[in-house]
Amino acid sequence: MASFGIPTLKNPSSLSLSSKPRLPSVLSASFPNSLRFPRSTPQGGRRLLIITASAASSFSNKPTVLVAEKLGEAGLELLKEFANVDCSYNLSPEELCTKISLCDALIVRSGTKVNREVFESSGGRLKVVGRAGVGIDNVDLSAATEHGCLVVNAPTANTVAAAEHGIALLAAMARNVAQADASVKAGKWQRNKYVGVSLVGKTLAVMGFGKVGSEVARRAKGLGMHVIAHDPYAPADRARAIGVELVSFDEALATADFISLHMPLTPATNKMLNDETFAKMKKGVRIVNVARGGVIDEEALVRALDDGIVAQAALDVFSQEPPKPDSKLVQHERVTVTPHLGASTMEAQEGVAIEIAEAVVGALKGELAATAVNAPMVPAEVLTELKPYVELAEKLGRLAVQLVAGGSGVKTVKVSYATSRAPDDFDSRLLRAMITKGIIEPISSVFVNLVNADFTAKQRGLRITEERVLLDGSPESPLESIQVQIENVESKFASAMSESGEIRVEGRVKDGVPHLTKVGSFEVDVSLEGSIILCRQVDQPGMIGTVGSILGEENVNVSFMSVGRVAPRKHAVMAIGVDDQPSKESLKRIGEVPAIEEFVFLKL
Ligand SMILES: NC(=O)C1=CN([C@@H]2O[C@H](COP(=O)(O)OP(=O)(O)OC[C@H]3O[C@@H](n4cnc5c(N)ncnc54)[C@H](O)[C@@H]3O)[C@@H](O)[C@H]2O)C=CC1
Ligand SMILES: O=C(O)C(=O)COP(=O)(O)O
Repeated sequence: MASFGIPTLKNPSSLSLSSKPRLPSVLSASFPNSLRFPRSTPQGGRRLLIITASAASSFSNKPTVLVAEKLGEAGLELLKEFANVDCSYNLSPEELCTKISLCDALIVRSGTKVNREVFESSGGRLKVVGRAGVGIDNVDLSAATEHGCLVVNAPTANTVAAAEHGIALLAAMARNVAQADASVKAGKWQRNKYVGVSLVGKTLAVMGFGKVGSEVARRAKGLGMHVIAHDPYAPADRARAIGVELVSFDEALATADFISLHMPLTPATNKMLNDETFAKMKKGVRIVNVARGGVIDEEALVRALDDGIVAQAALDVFSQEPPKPDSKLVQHERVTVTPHLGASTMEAQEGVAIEIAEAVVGALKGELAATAVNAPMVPAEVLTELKPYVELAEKLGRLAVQLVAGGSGVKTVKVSYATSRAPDDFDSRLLRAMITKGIIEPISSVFVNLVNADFTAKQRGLRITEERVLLDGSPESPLESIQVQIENVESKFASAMSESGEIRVEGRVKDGVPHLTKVGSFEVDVSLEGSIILCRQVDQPGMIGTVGSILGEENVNVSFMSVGRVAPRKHAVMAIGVDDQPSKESLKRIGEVPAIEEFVFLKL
């Protein structure tokens, strides 16, 4: 397994000196406008996410990306700039499981089942699965989440291709193009047999009014069709904007001459067209499916075709792909089939390849990045705004846990967010995930990211409660400060305890940089970069110089110093930011300075 050489503290009781390498830390997360999440899709799927980590710059080896299905050249080129790329197509499930333990990322299309076994076989190395397309029904999202693996897809680049294929099938079906073509090639000339039906003036029900569905609707309107749509989650104004009426499921079935399916395959949509629902359809309805085969009960469709309820069907997708060659459905005379070609245009495949390569590389690099399916969405415009708060949250968690005395179990963490943003404009999931990461990673070998943060915290019995402190003033920045308190523990740095007996650290973002602003009841101000030495001392002149010169002798660069005191000439807490780790000897000498009552070295 590749080692990326990122030092992480293993055990808070030996904070200053022990370190261990760890895998690239990929943290995925999400935030919508002004820290609020939009509603999830029924898949629980969501789009843009924040990925933070500092792994890539420290890669000692390139990460390895396994590309298990054909990917456009432009995407491969992008991947190769950053990673070792192993293009191994047509792997058996066993071969995939064997290879996966050597891979940091896996890229697939719809033809590869990325099931629990794949995640289990990865031995924790697999950090990102990239689905070069939309549907992620071939990826076990729960298993991915439990294994801390981010799943990203390429949700936009093949939308138009899929919509165009839907329209192609609609027209081809209505005019018997495929059947007539086969007939002419067989030497026949059956002009009467292949009389079709017209599209103009007919009612098309678009089931699933998302990206593809709405593009199909737009095009069908251009063909003069009357378009209605059923989608329990689609906003009515989007439908209105393109002149489409949203209707109930039953109304769509009862009124449509043509039905085009564009919903994802989920437990709720599985076999949603079945004997019962076919019975509600207008006799002679025609059905197009470029979504997923599983949304139709295929045996029921054969019955509906034979009973004359369904006049024709045009199918790009099947519950089992490829379908059995002798499948009654595939062989049915009134059924037109294509081998899952919806996304297969030159243009879409280049676009998808670039989209997925960027998402996977972004995730592996640990940058604020693109798309995730097993994490909620963050609109791009809020990513920049949030980045320093995300860092602040993780670092406060990291600091707080390092202040816990060995032997104290960390069970309850209380987080307060001071903000002047309205309650419905504030969602803390990303920050909570970062704090969880900061708390858990230094004290365990578990790798935490947004995807598995709540799950991991729960598994470890860590309870994180949150409160929001509403401030007056204009909500220009998302947050004024974050306070992290660890309850019912002792601290190795007694001054970090608040009056009410918790370890307390507080920070805020200043000029885009996270700062530590409070430790226990002492105000400090030190930028959260590098590492920090906290000293409690008798407040007297010369202390900064004394400690500074010990560090200077060892050439440890001091980036920041700040002294917070309770009252002049009483106790003060000095926070010193250092770029490098001081030696044991220097730390010992700092501890021996007579006015210094206690000190701790904390790694960020
Ligand atoms: N044949 C092919 O090659 C391709 C197939 N697809 C498939 O097309 C489907 C749609 O893709 P996109 O439009 O990009 O996804 P999308 O997520 O933009 O749209 C899906 C829509 O379905 C709706 N929906 C969910 N449950 C529903 C239900 N029970 N009834 C009605 N609507 C429901 C959602 O609210 C959403 O608006 C997916 O299954 C995708 O895998 C997409 C691209 C290519
Ligand atoms: O993007 C999708 O959902 C698709 O169905 C396209 O699948 P493919 O990448 O062509 O195997």
